[in-house]
This record gives sequence, structure tokens and C-alpha cells, in this order.
Amino acid sequence: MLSEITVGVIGTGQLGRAMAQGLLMGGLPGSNLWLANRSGAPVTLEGGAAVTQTTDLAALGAACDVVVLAVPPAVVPSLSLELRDRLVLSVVAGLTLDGMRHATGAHRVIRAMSNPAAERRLAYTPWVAGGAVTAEDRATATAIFGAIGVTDEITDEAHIDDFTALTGPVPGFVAYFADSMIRHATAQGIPEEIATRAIRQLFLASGQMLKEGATPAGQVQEMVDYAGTTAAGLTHLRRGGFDAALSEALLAATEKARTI
Ligand SMILES: NC(=O)C1=CN([C@@H]2O[C@H](COP(=O)(O)OP(=O)(O)OC[C@H]3O[C@@H](n4cnc5c(N)ncnc54)[C@H](O)[C@@H]3O)[C@@H](O)[C@H]2O)C=CC1
Ligand SMILES: O=C(O)[C@@H]1CCC=N1
Repeated sequence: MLSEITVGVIGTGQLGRAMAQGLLMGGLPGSNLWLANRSGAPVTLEGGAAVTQTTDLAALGAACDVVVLAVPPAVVPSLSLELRDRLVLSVVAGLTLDGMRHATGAHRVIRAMSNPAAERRLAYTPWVAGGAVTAEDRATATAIFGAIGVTDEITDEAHIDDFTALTGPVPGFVAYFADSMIRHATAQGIPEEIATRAIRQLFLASGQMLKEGATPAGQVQEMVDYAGTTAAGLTHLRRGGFDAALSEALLAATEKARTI
């Protein structure tokens, strides 16, 4: 599937570059990939020798079946794109399906939210399709987003803003939790280098152990039911307003996505 399409990524920064690298690792031939940025600065990608790099957005749009918007939200109005006959995918925070149609002239638009883990093919990319999107377009989007990680089509466009908060940043809020544990450890007198190594390993192991098996809720309950030392802490956490504080933080990020 990927070998049958040509993809153009506009924006080769943190996310665009990561998606491009993940696509190449996931089977998109370099000769089928165009990249555009504002400066013309060359992008170095593993397996990217045959990639076409340009600052000419019109040339990219003419050459590519699928165009991916990966520029900052504020840049979109200045892009002056004419992509009427193209499938356009966007990972731009806050750019709605209507905004995509207005900015690109495209009818076939898919709004998504990915993250830079795409470079390691570990992204989570939910997406919602505009009305003119065909079954073939859905298969194309699934192939593209599936090449860079895990993907789901969703039906409520508003949830893309929620995912912009939840899974857009990586490590994002999880880095905050890890740092909070490191700061706790150092406050007990544990040397920062040791604390950092310990918590890095904890999150590496936790990520692997949360990949499958019991859900996070199930794994928490298992520890509470075990009624050991961890249960004492988790019970305290449950009572202490952590969930509400995190939800408020995520809602703040979601609201920012809706107003950016
Ligand atoms: N960085 C992240 O972790 C995530 C970013 N996003 C979204 O992805 C989009 C891109 O974000 P980043 O990659 O972080 O931005 P960035 O600032 O790292 O890169 C922006 C890229 O856009 C290019 N660009 C700017 N104006 C342009 C123009 N007129 N024509 C062509 N290229 C132009 C720049 O040259 C640069 O390559 C944003 O909308 C952001 O909300 C979404 C999820 C995660
Ligand atoms: O923080 C941001 O604006 C971007 C969008 C989601 C994650 N990073």
C-alpha cells in the first residue's frame, strides 16, 4: 500500500521530520516522499537518499497524492495552498476539518493528532475524516498512520483536541510525573544521578509492562488488592486529588488546542 502512494510532508520540524523518518522505516520508498520546509534546510533521514526536498509547496502538491500538514498553527493561513484534488492529512494542533478545507481547497481532509514517537514507529495517531473522504482514503490514512505506530479512526472531531493534550506530547505529561518522582527522591537525600537513573528505568519497564495484559486500572487494583506497601501509597493518591489535578491540567491543554 505505501509503495503505491506519494506523500508530501509540509513542515520538517519536531513532528514532520519524525513522521517522515517513521514512514521511511515503515515501508514508504524514499522516492515516494517529498518534504517541504520554509528555510530549505536539508533534512537528514535514515533511508532518505531518494527523498525530494523543496520549499516549493505547489510543486509538492502537484507531485503528491497525499499531503500532510505539519506546520505550526499560526503558519497555516499563510500557506496559500491549492490541493483541490488531493487527500490532505493534518497534525496541526487546533486546525479543524473546516479550517483544513479553507486553507487548502481540499475536499478530502483528515484531521489527526500524532507525536514525535513516530520516528520510532511508536506514535499514537487518532484521526477523524471529513465527509468527502473515500474508503480508499481511509485505507491510505490507516496505512500512513499505521506505519508510524498505533492508529484509530474516531468519529467526534472534538476528541482530537482531547488527544492533542493526552497523546500529542511525548513524553509530555509522563515526563512531568517522572520528574516529580525524581524530585521526591532527591528530597529524601537520594543523589540526583541515582534518582534519575532509577526513574528512567522505572518508566522504561512500566511502558513495556503496560503494553499488554491487565489495563492500567487493573494493574493498580492488583496492587491495592495485594495490600502491601504500594497499596498504602495508591490509596493515599486516590484520596489526595491527584486525578482532579491531572484532569484540570489536561483540560487546560485541550482548551488551548481549541483556541490556539
Ligand atoms: N512537536 C510535537 O511534539 C507535536 C507537534 N504537533 C503539531 O505539529 C505541528 C508542527 O509542530 P512542530 O514540528 O513541533 O513544529 P516545529 O516548529 O518544530 O517545525 C515547524 C516546521 O514547519 C516549517 N514551516 C513553517 N512555516 C512554513 C511554511 N510557510 N512553509 C513550509 N514549511 C513551513 C518549518 O520550516 C519547520 O520545518 C504543529 O501544528 C504542532 O501543533 C502535534 C503533536 C506533537
Ligand atoms: O505542545 C504543543 O503545542 C504540541 C501539540 C501537541 C503536543 N505538542
